[in-house]
Amino acid sequence: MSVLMSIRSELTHIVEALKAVTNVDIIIVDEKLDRIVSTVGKKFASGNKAPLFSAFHNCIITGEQYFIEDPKDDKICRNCASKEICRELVEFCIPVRFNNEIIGVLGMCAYDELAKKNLLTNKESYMNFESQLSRIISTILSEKNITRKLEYRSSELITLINSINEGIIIINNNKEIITINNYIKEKLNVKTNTMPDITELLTEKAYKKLASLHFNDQVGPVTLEGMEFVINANPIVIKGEQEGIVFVLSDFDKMKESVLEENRKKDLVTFEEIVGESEAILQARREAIQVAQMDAAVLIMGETGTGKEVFARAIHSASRRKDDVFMAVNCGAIPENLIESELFGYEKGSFTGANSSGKAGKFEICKDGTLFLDEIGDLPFLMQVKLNRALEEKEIVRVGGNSPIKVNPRIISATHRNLNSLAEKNLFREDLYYRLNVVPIHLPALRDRGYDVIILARFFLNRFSKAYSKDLAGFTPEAEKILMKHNFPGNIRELRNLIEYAVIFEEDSIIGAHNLRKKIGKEKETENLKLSDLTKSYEKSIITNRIRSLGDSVDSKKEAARQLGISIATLYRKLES
Ligand SMILES: Nc1ncnc2c1ncn2[C@@H]1O[C@H](COP(=O)(O)OP(=O)(O)OP(=O)(O)O)[C@@H](O)[C@H]1O
Repeated sequence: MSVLMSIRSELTHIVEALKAVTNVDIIIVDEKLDRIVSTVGKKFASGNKAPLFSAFHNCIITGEQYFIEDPKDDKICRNCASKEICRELVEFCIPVRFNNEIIGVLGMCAYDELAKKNLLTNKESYMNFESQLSRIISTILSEKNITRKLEYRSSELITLINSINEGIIIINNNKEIITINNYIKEKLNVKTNTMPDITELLTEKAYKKLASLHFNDQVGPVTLEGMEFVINANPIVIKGEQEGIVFVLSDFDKMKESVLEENRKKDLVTFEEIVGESEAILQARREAIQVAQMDAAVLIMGETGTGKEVFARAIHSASRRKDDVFMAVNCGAIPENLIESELFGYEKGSFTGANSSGKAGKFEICKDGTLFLDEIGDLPFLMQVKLNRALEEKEIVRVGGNSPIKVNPRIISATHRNLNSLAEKNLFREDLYYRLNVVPIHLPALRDRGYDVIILARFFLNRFSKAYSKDLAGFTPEAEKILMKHNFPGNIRELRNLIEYAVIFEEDSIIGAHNLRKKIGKEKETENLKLSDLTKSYEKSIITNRIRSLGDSVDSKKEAARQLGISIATLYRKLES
C-alpha cells in the first residue's frame, strides 16, 4: 500500500475542504499514478489511474509544478494517453513530498468557466501551496504512525492481560472498571454488559483495606466466588497524578502450591528412606512415626549431621499436613535483627532494605503446614518471648504492622544443644522449652550406631555411583575397618561427603582404604594406635560429648563427672591426656 493510500481517509477530508474553498476539483494520485482521492467522481472516463505521460505523470518524474492554462495545446500534455478525451480547461499539478521524496501529485482541475476563473485568479497563492501541502501530509503521517503504534501497544497489552493466569482489573479515578481480563470474567463469573461495582467484585472490606494502604499493597487471601485470592493493588501514576488503579488477583492455592512444589522438589523424605538398623535409630524412628499423625510439637535433639532435618521432613510427610507446606528456618544462621521479619514477615517499608510491597513470613506461608525451627537453642532471647506468644495465641503480627494474622503451623524444632540445661541457666525461656518439647526425640551420634556406618556407607555408595556414573561394587575390608573406626564428629553428613569423595576419586571397581585415608587425614587414623591409646581417645570422646550436652560451665563438668562416676580431677586429667 502506498504512503498516500494509508492516509486516504484523512486526505479525503482535506480534498473536500479544498474543493469547498477553491471551487475547483481536486485529485490526488500516488507515485504509481493510482488515484487516491478525487472530487471528480465518476466524471472520469479512464479507470482509476491518471493517464500515462499526463501532467500528473510528468510532475512525479520531474518534481516540478505545472500550471497548464490550455491542456490540449500545452507541450506537457503532448504525449498524454487521454489527450483526446481531456475535458480540463485549466490544470495545476503540485508534487507531494514526504522525507524529500515525491510520493504523489495533487491536481487542481477546472472543468467549467467559473472554476477556470478561480484557478487563474488565485494562481500565485496556489503555487505557494506546495510546501504547506507537504507539511500537512507529514503531520498526518506522523500522527498516523503514533496512532498505529498506540493501537499496536494497546492490542499488545490486551492480548497480554488476557493470556496471563492471574486476574487483572483496572479502574479509573471514578471507581469505574475500565479493563477486566478473561481470567476474571471466567473465575468471578463477570458479564461485561452488566459490569459490577469494584467494591462488589473485590468485597467492600478488601477494597477499604487496600484504600487504607493507598492502593499500593496487597491484601488477602480474600474469598471470592469460593476461591481464595491475594489482591495486589498498584496505582497508575501519570506525571505525578494518580489516574487509576490496577488490581492483580492471584490464586492463593496456586501460590501455596508453588512453595509446596519447591519444597517437594528439594527434599521429599519418608521414613522408608531413613537408613539404619541400630536399636537407637529404630527407636527414634518408631517414636517419630507414632507422633507424626498427631499435631504435637516435637523437639529433635542430636549432634550436627545426625539427620534432624531428615526426621522433621519424614514426620511432615507422614502427617495430616503432608499436602501443605514444610518450611525450615535455621534460627542460628539468620542475623538477630532479621529473624523476626523472617518468621513473622513485615509490612511495606518497615525497615531499610525491606521489599517495597511487604512480605509474608514463614509462619504466614506455612500457617497450615509444618514449620521446622532448626538450631532453636540459638534463637535470641527476645525472639523466644515473641515465638512463645505466637505459639500460645496462634497469631502473629508482621513487623511494622498492627493487624494480627491467624496461623497454626505444626512446630518441629531441633537443637544440638542441651535446651534443658540452657533453660535451667535462664538462657532459654522455660515456658518455650516446655511448649516445644512435648515429644522429645533423640538422634544418636553416628559413632554410637555401630554397623549403621557400613549400612549408610553402602547406601551413599549406591547413590553417588549412580550420580557419577561409576560402577563401584562396595568397599574393601580395610576400607570398612577405617569407616568403623572413624569417630565421625560431623556424623552422617561427614560420612556422606567422605563417600562422595571416595566415589569420585576411586579408580578401582571397589572403594579401597587409600581415598578414605586421604580425606580423613593421617592424623585421624587410629589403626596403628595401641589399645591404651584407643581407650584414652574413646574415653575422651565420651566425656566431651557428655559435657557438650550439659553445657560448658564448671557446674556442667562437675555434673558430667558425677554422671560418669568419676571425680572432677579424673575428668580433667582424661580430657587433657
Ligand atoms: N538416616 C538417614 N538416612 C540417609 N541419609 C541421612 C540420614 N540421616 C541424615 N542423612 C543425610 O545426612 C545429611 C545431614 O542430615 P540433616 O541435615 O538432616 O542433619 P541435621 O542433624 O539436621 O544437621 P544440622 O544440625 O547440621 O542441621 C543429609 O544429607 C541427609 O540427607
